[in-house]
Amino acid sequence: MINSESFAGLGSTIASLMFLWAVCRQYFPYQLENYFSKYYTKFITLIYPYIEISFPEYSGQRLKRSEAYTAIESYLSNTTSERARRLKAEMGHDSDKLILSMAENEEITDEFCGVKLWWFSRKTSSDRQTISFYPTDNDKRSYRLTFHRRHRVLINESYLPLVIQQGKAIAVQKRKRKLYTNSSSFDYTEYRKLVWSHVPFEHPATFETLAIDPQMKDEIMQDLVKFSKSKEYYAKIGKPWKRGYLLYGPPGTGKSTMIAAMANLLDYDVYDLELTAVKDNSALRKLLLNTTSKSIIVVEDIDCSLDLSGKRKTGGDQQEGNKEEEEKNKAAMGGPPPGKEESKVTLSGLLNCIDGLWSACGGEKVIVFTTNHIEKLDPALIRRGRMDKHIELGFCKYEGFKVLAKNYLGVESHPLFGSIHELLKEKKISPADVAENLMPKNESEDQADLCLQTLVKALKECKSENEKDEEEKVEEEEQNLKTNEEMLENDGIVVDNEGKENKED
Ligand SMILES: Nc1ncnc2c1ncn2[C@@H]1O[C@H](COP(=O)(O)OP(=O)(O)OP(=O)(O)O)[C@@H](O)[C@H]1O
Ligand SMILES: [Mg+2]
Repeated sequence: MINSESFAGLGSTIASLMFLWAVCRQYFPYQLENYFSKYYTKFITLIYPYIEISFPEYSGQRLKRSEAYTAIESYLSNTTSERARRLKAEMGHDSDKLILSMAENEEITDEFCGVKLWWFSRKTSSDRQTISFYPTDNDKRSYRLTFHRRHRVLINESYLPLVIQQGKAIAVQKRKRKLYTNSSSFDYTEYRKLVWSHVPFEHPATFETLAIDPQMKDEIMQDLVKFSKSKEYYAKIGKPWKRGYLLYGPPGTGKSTMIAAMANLLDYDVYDLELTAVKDNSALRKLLLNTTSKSIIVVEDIDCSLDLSGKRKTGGDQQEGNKEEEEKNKAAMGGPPPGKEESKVTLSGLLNCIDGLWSACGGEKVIVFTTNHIEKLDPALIRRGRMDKHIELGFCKYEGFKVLAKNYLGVESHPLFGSIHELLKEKKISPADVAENLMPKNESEDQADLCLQTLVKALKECKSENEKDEEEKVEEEEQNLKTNEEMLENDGIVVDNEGKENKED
C-alpha cells in the first residue's frame, strides 16, 4: 500500500521534472522541441493508459452552447450531490428545495458496467491579459471524462449515449422555466458570451384567466397545442418547426398577458427580445441562435423598435425635436443614454432571422410580435409564413367582463350585470381598466357590490365607440397638420396664422 509520504515524494518529483521541462524548453531550438514533444507524448501514453474526452461548453465558433455539455451538466447534477465534495447550490423549481451541482474544478467518479470513470468540471481562464472593470467571459468551461483505454468501445458506444439521453430527460424533468432578456443596464453585454440573462418565469396568467372572446380563446389554444405536437408534420412538409403570432390592439387589452398564458399553456421558456439593445444583425442572429427549443421569442411593440424603411427609428432623417425627446424617453426607460451608439438592426436582418436559413436552428419555437398599431407595420414583416396568425385583442366585451368578474370578485351573476352588459355594448374600455375597477380596494365584505358600482360609474364616464372614433379622427388630423407644418418649416416656408405660406429669405 502506498502511504501518504511516498505520495508526497512522487508528487514533488513530478513537480520538479515539470519545472525542469518548462525551463529547458525555453532554450530548445524549436525543431528539437517538436522532437522531444513527440517522444514525451509517447512516453506519457505508455505510463498513463487513460483516455480523456473533453466536452467544451461552446462549440461551433462559440455561437451556440453545446448540447452535449448541457446534457452532461444535467446528468452529473443528479449524481453530484452524493459524490462531489464541492458543490454549487441553486434554488429549485418549487423554491423550497435546493438543487446541488458540481462546483468548478471538481472531480467525481462514476461507474458503468463495473468500469470506473472520472468526470472533471474544468474552468480555464484565457491567457490573454485584459484589464476590465467588468466581469469578463474569458473563462472556458468544459467537462473532461477520463477512463482506461481498454474500455474505449464500451464508453463510446454505450456509456456516452446513455449519459446524453439521461441528461436530456433529467433536464426536461427538472426544467425551471425561464424568462430571458437581452437588454442589460450595463454596457458590457457585447463582451459576454452568455448573451441572454434570465430570471425564473413566474407569470401566473393562464388562458382561463384571460378575458377574451371564448371562441377565439379556444381557437388559439387548439392552434398552440396542435403546433407543439406537430414535429413530424413540419418535417414532412419541409418547414422549420416554428409559428409566428402577431398580437395587436390598443394598450391594456391583454397582449403581454396572452404571451404569458401561451408560455404557461405550452410549458415554454420566454425570450423577451429588446431589439433596441441589439447592436446589429449579426448580434441578433447570435441571440436567436442561442435560444433553446420549446420557447417563445417575443418582440414587444415591434412598431417602436423598427423603422419601416428598414432603418432604425433614430436615423438621420428624423426631426431634431422628436429625436431629442425620444432619446430622453429612452434614457428614462433604461435604454442607451443620449448620444450612445444606436442599434443597427435592419428590417431585412430581422426578416432573415425569422424565416431565413438560420431560423430552422433549434426548432419548436413560437415567435410573437405585439403592436398597438398594426397599420404601421411593413407587410413583409407580417405576411403569412412569418406571422402565421394575426390576433386582434380589442376592448372589453361582456364575455370578457364575466371572466374578469369571476377572477377578481368570484361572482358569476349580479343584479348589476345587466346594466354593465348594456354599457359595454357602446362604451370602449380596455380589459385593464375593467380589471382595475374590479380590484377590491379594502377588506370589507361587500366588495363585489362596491367594485361593480365603481365599474358602472367608470363606464358611464367612459367615451362611447362613436365619440372615441370621432376623437381619434380629430387627433389624426391634428397630427397630420403638425407634420405638414414641420415639413414646410424645414423647407424654409413659414405658415402664418391664417394658413398662408411665406417663403423665408
Ligand atoms: N384580456 C385580458 N384578460 C385578463 N386581464 C387583462 C386582459 N387585458 C388586460 N388585462 C390586465 O391588464 C393588465 C395590462 O395588460 P397587458 O399588459 O397584457 O396589456 P397589453 O395589451 O400588453 O398593453 P400594452 O399594449 O400597453 O403593452 C394586466 O395586468 C392584466 O391583468
Ligand atoms: Mg404589453
